[in-house]
Amino acid sequence: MIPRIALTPGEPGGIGPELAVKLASLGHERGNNNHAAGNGLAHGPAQVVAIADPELLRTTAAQLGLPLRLIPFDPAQPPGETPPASLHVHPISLAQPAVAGRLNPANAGYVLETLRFAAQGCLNRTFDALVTGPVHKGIINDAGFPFSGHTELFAEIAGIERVVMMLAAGELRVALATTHLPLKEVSDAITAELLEQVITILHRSLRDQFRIPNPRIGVCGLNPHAGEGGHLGREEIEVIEPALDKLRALGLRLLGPLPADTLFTPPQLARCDAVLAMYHDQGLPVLKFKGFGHAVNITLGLPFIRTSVDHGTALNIAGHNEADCGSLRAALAQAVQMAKLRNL
Ligand SMILES: NC(=O)c1ccc[n+]([C@@H]2O[C@H](COP(=O)([O-])OP(=O)(O)OC[C@H]3O[C@@H](n4cnc5c(N)ncnc54)[C@H](O)[C@@H]3O)[C@@H](O)[C@H]2O)c1
Ligand SMILES: N[C@H](C(=O)O)[C@H](O)COP(=O)(O)O
Repeated sequence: MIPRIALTPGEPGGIGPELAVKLASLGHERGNNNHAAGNGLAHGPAQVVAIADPELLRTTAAQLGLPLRLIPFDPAQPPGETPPASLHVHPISLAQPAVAGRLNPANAGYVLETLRFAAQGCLNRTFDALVTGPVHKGIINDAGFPFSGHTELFAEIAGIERVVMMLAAGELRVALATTHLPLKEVSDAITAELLEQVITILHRSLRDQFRIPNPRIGVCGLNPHAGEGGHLGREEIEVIEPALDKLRALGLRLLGPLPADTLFTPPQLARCDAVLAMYHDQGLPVLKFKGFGHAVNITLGLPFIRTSVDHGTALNIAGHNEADCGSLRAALAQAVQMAKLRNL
């Protein structure tokens, strides 16, 4: 079976369209004598369906001087491999032509439409997985659409109360208890119920999607030195430890809560299959320091497979032909691998 993967390039003024074209062109450079790498994949062939404005992709390819053939996507046909230097495409029109490096609130509705179409297509099994390029959260909000991230939007579309954001760079996997939340709201958000839900989703995903039979999860404290016995904060004693004890009683292998600056050291990481950070900037700087450019963002707990890049819209280099598609390539490879495992 050839997995059919939806690809949303994201913010049209950012590097997303360039990355999509570059991803297709990896197949052009490698594909002719290496069929398995036909569309730049490390894990074999796939049908890659860009959900985007075709004119934006054509213009971007022309500006980059890269070949690109756009093949109309027909969901009624069985998925055939996307050939090198090509993308299948489901067209959605921009409201206004995009300018590289410039945000335009008029196109925020377009971005959301591509995401909604792709997510619905995953829910109704038109697609086997979804790979997302970077969006600009600010401009979508400026345009009047409350939006804190793909993760939260897809949970809402799927009607799921709790999902988990995890980024992976090789063997380092970092999941987050809270995602796109102002720092001053984090402490109140960390409840025993939240931790139990998040850790359960993380445990199940590591076991079922990453085939780690009895995963060990390292859990960070919230406060410096995990609260120093209550002298530097009491969330560890009052919320985190009781939640971990409850889950341990169910057989989960949990380490912590440990001070984050201890847990993120090589000897402790070697004991863990994943680390749970309490908030975005406790975990992601470590992950991105190690893996920026080839790490993958994976949403756990959705009823469909969703992976994404480890970076943002990079407006400062959009249109300069400097964007590296390593993370998009890794996200696609991860999605293909997960889709194949699910379909075994
Ligand atoms: N997956 C996503 O949708 C996603 C992820 C992270 C950030 N964002 C959003 O992106 C916007 C900009 O965020 P930011 O400026 O903090 O981070 P950013 O990742 O866009 O840029 C940080 C730095 O990394 C560089 N960079 C990023 N990706 C690159 C690539 N593929 N190749 C070469 N250089 C690259 C940029 O040029 C910049 O110097 C924000 O709105 C943020 O919310 C979206
Ligand atoms: N938190 C992510 C990061 O820093 O890479 C990023 O903002 C993307 O999140 P979503 O996949 O939820 O949009």
